[in-house]
Amino acid sequence: MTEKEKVRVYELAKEVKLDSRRLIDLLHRLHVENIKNHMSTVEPEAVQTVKNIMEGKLPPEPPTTPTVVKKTESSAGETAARETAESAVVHHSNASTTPPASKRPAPTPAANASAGARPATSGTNRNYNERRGSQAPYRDHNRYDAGNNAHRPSGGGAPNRPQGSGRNPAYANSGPRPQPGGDRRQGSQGNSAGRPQGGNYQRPSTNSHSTSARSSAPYRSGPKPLTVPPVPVPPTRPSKEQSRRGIHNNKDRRNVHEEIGRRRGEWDEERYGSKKRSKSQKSAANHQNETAMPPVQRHIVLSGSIMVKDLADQLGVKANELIKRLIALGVMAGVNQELDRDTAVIVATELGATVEERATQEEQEELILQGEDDSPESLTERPPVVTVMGHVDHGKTSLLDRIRATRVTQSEAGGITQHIGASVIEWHDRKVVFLDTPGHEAFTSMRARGAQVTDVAVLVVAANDGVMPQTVEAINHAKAANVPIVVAINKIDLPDANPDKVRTELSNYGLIAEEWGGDTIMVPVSARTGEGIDQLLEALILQADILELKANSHRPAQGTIIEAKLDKGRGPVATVLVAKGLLKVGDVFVAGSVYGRVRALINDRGQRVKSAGPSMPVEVLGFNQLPEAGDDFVILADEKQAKSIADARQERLKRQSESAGRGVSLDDFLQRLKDEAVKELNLVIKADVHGSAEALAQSVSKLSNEEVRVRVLHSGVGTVTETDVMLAQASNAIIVGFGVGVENKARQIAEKEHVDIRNYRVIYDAIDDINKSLKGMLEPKYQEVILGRAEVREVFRVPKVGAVAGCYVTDGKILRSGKIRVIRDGAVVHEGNIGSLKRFKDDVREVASGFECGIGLEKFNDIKVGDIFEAFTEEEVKAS
Ligand SMILES: Nc1nc2c(ncn2[C@@H]2O[C@H](COP(=O)(O)OP(=O)(O)OP(=O)(O)O)[C@@H](O)[C@H]2O)c(=O)[nH]1
Repeated sequence: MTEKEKVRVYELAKEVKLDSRRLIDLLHRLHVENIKNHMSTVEPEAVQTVKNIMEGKLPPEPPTTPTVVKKTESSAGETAARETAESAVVHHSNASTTPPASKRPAPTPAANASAGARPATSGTNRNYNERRGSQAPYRDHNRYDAGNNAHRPSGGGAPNRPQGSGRNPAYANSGPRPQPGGDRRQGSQGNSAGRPQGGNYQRPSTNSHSTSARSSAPYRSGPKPLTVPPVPVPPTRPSKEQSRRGIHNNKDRRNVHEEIGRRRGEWDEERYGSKKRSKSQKSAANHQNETAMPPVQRHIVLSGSIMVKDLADQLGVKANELIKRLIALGVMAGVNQELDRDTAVIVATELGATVEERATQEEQEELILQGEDDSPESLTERPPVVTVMGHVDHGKTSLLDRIRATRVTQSEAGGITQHIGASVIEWHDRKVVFLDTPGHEAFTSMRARGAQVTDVAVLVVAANDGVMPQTVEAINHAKAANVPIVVAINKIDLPDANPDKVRTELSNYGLIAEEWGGDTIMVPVSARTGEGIDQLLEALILQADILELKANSHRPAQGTIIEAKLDKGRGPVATVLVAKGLLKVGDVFVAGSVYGRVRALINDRGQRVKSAGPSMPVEVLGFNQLPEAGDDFVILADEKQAKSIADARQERLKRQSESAGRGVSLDDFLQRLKDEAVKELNLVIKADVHGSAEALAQSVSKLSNEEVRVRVLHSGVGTVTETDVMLAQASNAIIVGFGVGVENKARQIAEKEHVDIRNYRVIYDAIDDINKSLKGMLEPKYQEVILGRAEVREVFRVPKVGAVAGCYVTDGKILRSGKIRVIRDGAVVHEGNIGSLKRFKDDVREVASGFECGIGLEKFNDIKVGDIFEAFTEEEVKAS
């Protein structure tokens, strides 16, 4: 190491034979910025100052601080260092005219560069802080940190950084990387730990067909392995050149060590005598072993995430050493915890290893799933896939009904469309595929997905109501998905219909009607009378022609799961929208983390078909398990391969969720600490279909407020089971069932364990109720139940007891555990608990209608003949 090089705290500590913590303390006292832990880098200036201090070449003692001079003379070693540092600081604050570091302007890059080339200041007469004031080398650190992680500039500024790499320095020494084909998407999604931007590495796309830009597939969206939070990434490991220099400098280091060791020995002997010295030397040596690890001289291969213990094995270091290093990087990880590839690369490089990144099994699978690209000649026209979107009650379902000439609305619970179904209509020999997207806000996520798989969006706006919040939302979804919008101005049969008002309002959102010189087709229609429906279909065909929608219908099929449900008789059933290729009975497929062989295909009219081509929605039977809405669906040649890919995806999912359950990053940890005061409403959601479960989960999560946070622990499809109840019981959760039953056993356990199961038929009711219970979490709601009435016919005054009413129960019953409302001349004069309930002289629990009894009231003696006692109880309100 030369004097001008930056070193890590632990390296410097080792060199000057000082405990790292003490060195950090010293550096803090010297006001050296950005010293956070033993991994922090120390600028050459500070290195030199520390060395000077440790070697006794102390900065000049200020004449005004004789005590310090005296102390310095009488002590040595660490004490000397600390006190000298103090003196330097005191001196600076007393005498220096330099403004504080925070007020000084940051140096220019040129100044930074020159800082490295400045002559060594050791032994000069200038004190450390004055040097900082004039040259501010430590401001470089700020600049360095501010630009850390992936976006750190590649050149200039930091002398140790490799120049011009354009990549995160942590990758600078990584080995060769796979260079996936240029047609694949830049793999930036889910890449949180500083994947270099603008570098030449492209992670293979996780999506396997072009139309599905969704991210909801489980193997993509599951909890991620640990990543490095945005804390300063330490600089790169030294270059070969620097390493060579490092070897040379070790000699110097040894000399310095010997010298300081010798001096320290003298100092210690002076202070403690020889026995004490050997003890302190031992402990210093131990500590050095703890904090300073020799660099790892290994070349490791990383493909994807890796367990901490496995990485430690590969690196040949102890797991706890690795964990310490990770903590220094701000990652709290246990031995069995999974680290994402980026974090693993950073920490491994940090430890001195060279890292070679290889395509993960996942990435290789994605390549297989992606299949061959289609040549332009293989493409033929395909029907447009259309999604109908719009505000609630603006007539989406009615419009679709009219188009399909069927009526769906009547069979829907609460009159709200609840699934994504799909249907194909034929108009003048042209096919158009409609996805039924639900209108309620609760289905935002499904609608968003609908927009992603569709070619054209029909935006339904009621002519009498105009643009409403969900109209705007729909516009945004379509725009985000780059899907052209055709507007259907509906309900024009109504007397208060005002299509021009709708056109005006839509223009505020960038949709200008064609007839007004814009490029948005707007068709006035009436789902009720059928007026304008032909024009709307014509407009859709026109739009499809403009888009030149084409696909290869002779390749193995690829598509998207748009809905999935468990059917009692048929097992897992899913609707697949074929994006390209021909899907045939007998085909082997992977869908998300499940697989299967197509047993049967059923079209939108319920007919069995042998195959389905591009744009066709078709119900598929033959899944080994239930896939998830939004999953990709890909035909493979071989069942073994399909199984292995599905299994691998499932395994990854499992690992990810286990890993997520066990540990947290430092940021999460701190957040948790902060959030201790926040109440949580935990929910387990079960619904009849995936779309509903997902939509409900998303909607309720949005209900979180400052006081209560809604956490969906689990959401799934099917009956509420024993496992759901156990999960809810273990985590104080409420179970929300949507259109599903409850297993008998589950119900029994729920009753026993007081697990609340709420069932709903209409999603809006579920959201409304949860919202209400959020507000009511602090005080549960009760409902009054009237039990019966009694007439006071006589009043007895009993010494030490008070008034007792001789009553006759006129209707219902009086319960000892109930409450009494005293009604006199039609007004309530008292409400409270029963103090005693007797039949003759016996205490009883209840008295039925037609019997006489004695009733004493707690804290109320003003009973009068003729009063009516109304008995009631309060029961906690539960949703049915
Ligand atoms: N007068 C008139 N009423 C209509 C028309 N279209 C729909 N409606 C009525 O508007 C109401 C809502 O229609 P839906 O088709 O259920 O609306 P939606 O947008 O699908 O509603 P959600 O599924 O709840 O989002 C129903 O009472 C329909 O009869 C129309 O063109 N004219």
